Amino acid sequence: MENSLSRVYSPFSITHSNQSLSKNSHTHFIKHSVFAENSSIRAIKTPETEKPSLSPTTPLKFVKRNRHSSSQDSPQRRGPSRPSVKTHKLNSEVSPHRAVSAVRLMRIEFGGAFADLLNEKGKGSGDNEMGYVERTLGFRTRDLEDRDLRLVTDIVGGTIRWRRYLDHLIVSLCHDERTFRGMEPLLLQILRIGVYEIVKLDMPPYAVVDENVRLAKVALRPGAGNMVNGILRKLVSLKENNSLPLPKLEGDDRAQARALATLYSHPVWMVRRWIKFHGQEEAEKLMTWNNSDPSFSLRANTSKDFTRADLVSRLNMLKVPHELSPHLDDFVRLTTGMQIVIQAGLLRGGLCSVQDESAGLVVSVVDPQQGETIIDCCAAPGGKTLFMASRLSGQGMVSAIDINEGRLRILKETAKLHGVHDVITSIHADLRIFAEDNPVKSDKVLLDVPCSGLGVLSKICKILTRLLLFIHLLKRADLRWNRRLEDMEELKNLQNELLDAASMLVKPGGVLVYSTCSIDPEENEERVAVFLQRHPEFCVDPVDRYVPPAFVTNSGFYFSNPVKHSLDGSFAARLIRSL
Ligand SMILES: C[S@@+](CC[C@H](N)C(=O)[O-])C[C@H]1O[C@@H](n2cnc3c(N)ncnc32)[C@H](O)[C@@H]1O
Repeated sequence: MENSLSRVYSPFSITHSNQSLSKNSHTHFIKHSVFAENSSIRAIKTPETEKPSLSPTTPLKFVKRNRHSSSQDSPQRRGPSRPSVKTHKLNSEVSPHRAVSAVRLMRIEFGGAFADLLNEKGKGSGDNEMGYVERTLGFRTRDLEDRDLRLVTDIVGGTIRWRRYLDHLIVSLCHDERTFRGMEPLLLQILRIGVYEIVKLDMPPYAVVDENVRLAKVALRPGAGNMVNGILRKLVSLKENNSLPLPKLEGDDRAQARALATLYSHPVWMVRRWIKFHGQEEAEKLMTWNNSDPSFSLRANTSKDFTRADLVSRLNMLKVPHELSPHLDDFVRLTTGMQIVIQAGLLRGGLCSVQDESAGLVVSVVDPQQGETIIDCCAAPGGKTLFMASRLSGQGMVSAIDINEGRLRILKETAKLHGVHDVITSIHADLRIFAEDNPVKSDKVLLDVPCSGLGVLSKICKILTRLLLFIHLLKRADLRWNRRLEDMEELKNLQNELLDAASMLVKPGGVLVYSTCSIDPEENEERVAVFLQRHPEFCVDPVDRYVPPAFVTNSGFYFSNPVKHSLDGSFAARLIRSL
């Protein structure tokens, strides 16, 4: 049944194989979101200035029961093990990837963001997600195919990244700001998707209008569809006349920063900070990088006797385009084809892992040698621990400390998968307490601190496990909206405390490496400078012996700049303890 009802869809030519559904059967599926009816829940505000009134923990409950479903077949009652697909009728009138995208966007904005991203296909473990989509929209969509899944990834990532820009256009096209502010969350997500598809993906505009109108009508109500129709049609006409209502770069510094923040879709505080530290031109380049599609690197796991040459031949067999990293012997770069790599089981088999070269270069700064004892102070989920362990070739020990038990469990499981568990001891502890209580001294200590992540706004790779290990990539496009200026002060205090604690674990003559995935000088050079004032027993060991010259700063630190090196931003200082 599913196949016969599923549609052929391509983003550039939209065709329906089942246009013959009657009007009645269409209205049959129309659902009302509780947001449409509950005027007390008015959630959407523009990013950064105001938060949605739904708290991240507010359970999402969007739909009235379908009149054809009884309380007995509620997905919640049935539990996760029973397929949710029998609950509602399949609705084949809406494009499934748009329906799923809209629901994922809701979850990301209102919480539970990533639980449903942990599946490869929107089926299997994705029963969760499809059940959730169904409960939210009130109808079933067919399971996602690979092509749909790629579209969902593109649409969700792009719509989040461009949220401020998209919202600016939507507000400008609404009758007034109140209309925008009073909009139901699901309606807003559908509009964002439509605007993104028209303005940023340059998809055939009238097909996009049609599809999103249909989704709004079916998922919400006919009036919502009319609103989508009005706004998107106005947008199409403005775009065709090259007169999109975008802000101009004029006025004082604040006004210009606000305009840039909208044009490049970043929070205003970030734009102002980058202009202050790097100048406007560099800030614009940085934001362009953040908005670009992330590329990925793979590290061949030599601990399993799987060399980069082996990896290259597997990628050739799989026809995945790649190039060798010029900086690191075990690394290969991919621009596309990650899905193929995942499906081929290379990650699941522990033959390689996803790791940005910027993280690999931090390990180069540590320079692990056989027989050494190394403490990785903030180790989980373990990207650097694993790479350091593989460098020990079975001789030596890495103690992996982390405060987060779940992430540490991932590290342990991945270490087994990668065949390096014999040289890793994992320790669940707060580093600050551990260092006070354990007078251990190590040859080398890596402190990869929690940080703003301002170097990885184009992506963050997370390694996650479920049952047997699966490795998934999550493009954390939403990170920019979740960071606040106030976080920076808290983070800097934590970084100071962790540095003090980590320094206690270094033996005389030993090495302390402080690293971040941030490009912010206050988290990088400034933290090191104030640490050295507090700890005159440490001095800087310039990193020019460990990384290529292009990555060495004037002060002898390692720094990867997304704009200059086309890698994620990261920083490392190598400090030697004299006594
Ligand atoms: C940037 S992440 C580390 C990434 C890791 N080094 C890697 O390469 O996969 C920072 C880690 O610090 C941990 N952390 C935060 N506060 C901590 C503390 N007080 N003690 C130990 N670990 C802490 C977090 O749980 C998080 O896993």
